[in-house]
This record gives sequence, C-alpha cells and structure tokens, in this order.
Amino acid sequence: MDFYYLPGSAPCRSVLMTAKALGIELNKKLLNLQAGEHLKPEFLKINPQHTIPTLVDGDFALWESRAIMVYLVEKYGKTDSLFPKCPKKRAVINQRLYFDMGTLYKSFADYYYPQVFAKAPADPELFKKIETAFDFLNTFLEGHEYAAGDSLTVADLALLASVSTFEVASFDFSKYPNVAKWYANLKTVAPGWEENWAGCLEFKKYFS
Ligand SMILES: N[C@@H](CCC(=O)N[C@@H](CS)C(=O)NCC(=O)O)C(=O)O
Repeated sequence: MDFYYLPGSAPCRSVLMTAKALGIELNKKLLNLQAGEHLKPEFLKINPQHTIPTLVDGDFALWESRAIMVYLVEKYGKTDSLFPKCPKKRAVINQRLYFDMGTLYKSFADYYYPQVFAKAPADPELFKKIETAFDFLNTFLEGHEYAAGDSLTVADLALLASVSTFEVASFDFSKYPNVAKWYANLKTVAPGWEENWAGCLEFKKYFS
C-alpha cells in the first residue's frame, strides 16, 4: 500500500503507529508540501482534497487519518482489539477520535499554526481553548488507563500523535495529571512510538 506522508505531520504519525500495531508494511512516499507536491495533478487525481496522510490500497484511495486508521484495522487487523466491534465500545472510540480532530488537535492548529507558519503573535483566547480541551481529556481519562477504556485502541494512537505534538510545542501537562499519566504510559506501550517521536522532532524545527 502506498502511503503519502510527512514524518512531522501528526495525522500521518497516527496512521504510522496504527500500521506498526497491525504489523503492516506501508510503502512510504514523502510528499513535500512546501514544494507544492500535493497540488500537482498526479496527486490531485488520487486525493482531490490534497491532504496527507493519503493511503492507496490497490484501486482504493483514502484520506483523513482517523478514517485510514479504522480502515486498516477493519481490513487487516487479525483481531478487532484496536477498534472493537462492540457498538458501545466503538461509539466511545469514535467520540474520542472526533474529539481529537474537532477539539484537541484543532486547538493546537488554531493557536500554534499562525505563530509558526505566519509569525503571528500568540492569541491568549485561543490558548484557553487548548486548556479547555486538555481539561476534557483529563476528565475522559479519569479512572481509565486508556483513552476509551481499559485497552489500547486507535483513539489512543490518534490522541498520542496530537498530545506528543503539544509536547514539542513545550505545552505544560502538569495541570492535567490523568493526561500526564496516560501519556507517560503510552510512550512505553504504543507501537511505533520511536518513529512518532522522531517525527515530532522534525516538527519541532518549525518552533525555532
Ligand atoms: N483531518 C486531516 C488533516 C490532514 C491535514 O490537514 N494534513 C496537512 C498536513 S499535516 C496537509 O495535508 N496540508 C496540505 C493541504 O491541506 O493542502 C487528517 O487527519 O488527515
């Protein structure tokens, strides 16, 4: 399977960790966004939305990291442990995935991207949204070792890619003890953590 990506990109890293957890070898294809490779006609034919990560499995192309993660588990997982078939468990995982995309990672992008990519001043109102998102995550994790219960799922891998990106932005987790504990554990148990962290360090270069 071809996988268009960049190592520093959080959504790409979450898919890489999922592939690692499933023992899938992806044919990685670097796509240089700064050089505009994602806007070339040959890539637009694959993904008209021109985002990475993008997966190509035979004649099937898919983008949106969380959709790719779920697809990989459903098509190639030997078990359903990363995305259990139980409707209630699955619903909670979906809730966490949508929270990650629409609230947590969004708060990162809204606050940090203008500073990093457009040298804009920090907006304290947007920082408050980050704090609110971390408060929510801290609450979700109360009494649970993992993001959606008591075992590792794709929700952890998506959230881990996001939270580790906050670490390279020097965000202070100390006010969120459940998040800090979950994160410390995930760093030791998440398949592909090393590659994720190497990607985070690539992204960190934008902060200097
Ligand atoms: N929600 C998407 C976000 C994908 C995304 O925005 N990727 C960025 C790189 S991190 C990108 O491809 N930007 C280029 C563009 O949007 O044209 C996902 O999770 O896959």
